[in-house]
Amino acid sequence: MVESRSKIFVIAGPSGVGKGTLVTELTKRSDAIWVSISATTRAPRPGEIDGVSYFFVSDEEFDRLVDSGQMLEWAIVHGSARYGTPRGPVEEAVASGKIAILEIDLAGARQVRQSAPEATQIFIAPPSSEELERRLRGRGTETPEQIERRLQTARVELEAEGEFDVVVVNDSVNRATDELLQIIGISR
Ligand SMILES: Nc1ncnc2c1ncn2[C@@H]1O[C@H](COP(=O)(O)OP(=O)(O)OP(=O)(O)O)[C@@H](O)[C@H]1O
Ligand SMILES: Nc1nc2c(ncn2[C@@H]2O[C@H](COP(=O)(O)O)[C@@H](O)[C@H]2O)c(=O)[nH]1
Repeated sequence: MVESRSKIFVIAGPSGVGKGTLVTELTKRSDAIWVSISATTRAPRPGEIDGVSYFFVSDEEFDRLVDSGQMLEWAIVHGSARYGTPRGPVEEAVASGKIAILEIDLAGARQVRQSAPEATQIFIAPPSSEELERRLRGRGTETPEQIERRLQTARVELEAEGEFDVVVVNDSVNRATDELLQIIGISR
C-alpha cells in the first residue's frame, strides 16, 4: 500500500470510471479534504451549478485565465471543451493545511507532474472495459457520439496507468474510497 505525505493529490482516469463519485465520497469522509473547482468552457449539464460543479466560463475568459498565468494546468478534453485548474485556490488550500484534490484528465496530470512533482498521482481504473462502458452509458449524460469519443479517449488513458504513482480499481465505491483515504494518509 502506497501512503503519502503529499498535500496535492491528482485523481485521473477514464471518463465514467467514477472519479467524481469517489471524490464526493472522500469529501463526506473527511473535512481535511478540499476539492479544486475547475474552470471549463463546456456548457453546464442540467443540475450543475456555476461555482460548485465548475466555473463555467466563455472562451475569452478562459484565454484570459491562461494568459495571465492563473491556470496550474489546462487541457482540451475529449476534443471539445477546455478545462483547467485555477492555481490560486490550490495554493490557498494547501497553505491552510488542507489536502487538495485535483480531478483532471491525463494531459493535465502530466502538466502537474512537471509543475508540482511533489503531488501524488493516482489513477482510477475500472474493474473491466465492459464495466467502464456500462457506467458511462448508464450515467446518461452524453450523446451516443460523445460516449464513443470518451471510450476512444479511455483506451489511450488506460494505457497510461503505468505513469501514475498508484492505481486504485473502482470496483466498489466504499472499498475504493477506503483505499484512497489510506493513500492520502487520513486515518478514520
Ligand atoms: N464503484 C462503482 N460501481 C458502480 N457504479 C459506479 C461506481 N462508481 C461510480 N459509478 C457510477 O458510474 C457513473 C460514472 O461515475 P462518475 O460520473 O463519477 O465518473 P467520472 O469518472 O467522474 O466521469 P467523467 O470523467 O466523465 O466526469 C455514475 O453513474 C456513477 O454512479
Ligand atoms: N486537465 C483537466 N481536466 C479536467 C479538469 N476538470 C475536469 N477535467 C476532466 O474533464 C473530463 C470531463 O469532465 P466532464 O465534467 O465533462 O464529464 C473528466 O474526465 C475530468 O477528469 C481540469 O481542471 N483540468
